[in-house]
This record gives sequence, C-alpha cells and structure tokens, in this order.
Amino acid sequence: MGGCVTSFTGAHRFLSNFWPAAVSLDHIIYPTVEHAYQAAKSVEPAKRAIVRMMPNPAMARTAGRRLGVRRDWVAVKVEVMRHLLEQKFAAGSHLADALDATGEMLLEEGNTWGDRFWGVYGGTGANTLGRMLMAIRTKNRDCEFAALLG
Ligand SMILES: Nc1c(N[C@@H]2O[C@H](COP(=O)(O)O)[C@@H](O)[C@H]2O)[nH]c(=O)[nH]c1=O
Repeated sequence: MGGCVTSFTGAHRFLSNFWPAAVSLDHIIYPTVEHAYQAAKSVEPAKRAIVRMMPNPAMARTAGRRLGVRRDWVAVKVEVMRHLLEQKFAAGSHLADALDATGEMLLEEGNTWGDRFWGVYGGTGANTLGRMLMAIRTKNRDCEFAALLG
C-alpha cells in the first residue's frame, strides 16, 4: 500500500501523540505520549505531576509549555520522544498492528499549529514525528521477521 498520510486525523488519529496510550517515564505512567513528553521538559517530580494530572493532552501540552524546559532539553527531546513512541507502538500491541497496517504509506504530521519540527506546516517541515513512526514501523517488522527465522 503506497500513498501518503498527510495529517494524523480521522482514521489516522491514533498516530497523534494525543491518542490515549499508557506510557512510562521514569517508572511513572502517563495517559498519553503528549502528557509524558511535556512532563519530561522538567526534572522536578512536582511539576511532572501537574502535567500528568491534566485531564487531556491539549491541557498537558499547555501546562508543559509553561514549565520552562530543563537545560538539556534540546539535546534529549528527540530521544525522549523515541522512548515514548517505542512504548506506544510496542511490537505485538494493538497500536503496532494499526501502524503496520499503514503499509508503506508516507506518514506526515501535517498540522495547523505551525509545527515544522515534529510535523509539516504550510508544505514544509522536518516531520520528525512522522519519520520516527516510519522507523518504528520498519523496526517492528524486522523484529517479527527475525522472530520467524528463530
Ligand atoms: N499541538 C498538537 C500536537 N502536537 C504535538 O505537540 C508536541 C510538541 O510540543 P512542543 O515541543 O511543546 O512544541 C508534539 O508531541 C507534537 O506532536 N499534536 C496534536 O495531535 N494536536 C495538537 O494540537
């Protein structure tokens, strides 16, 4: 299956970091990748708890953006995201199956909120989130293949 997912909406909403998925950050469970990613901007447990308790990912994002980021945030944020997404799409899980079902489609987080780092806005952007998801999709397949071979 070729083609392109140009936004994480509708049937592809599960690709968004706002989709419900329990993920762990430093042994504490968060309800979405977005909650955990935003909490990770701080190293202070009390601040992380505020983000974790937010009733939805949009509010977690707003709260996280007010935290003031830790000094090493720019250096670690991509690895933090990868760590969370690998949990969300852990091989064999329901969401990994849904990711696998996207076949060879290009996954692009086209967005309306101006994010050219994680997604694509106005036709340009690094699409870091989409590229990470495609890499996990490939990795999961490689693992499955290796398991079949024994
Ligand atoms: N703003 C938004 C999404 N953007 C998400 O926000 C995060 C980046 O936050 P920051 O590093 O603070 O700019 C990252 O997880 C990105 O995917 N996603 C959605 O589904 N809906 C939204 O409305």
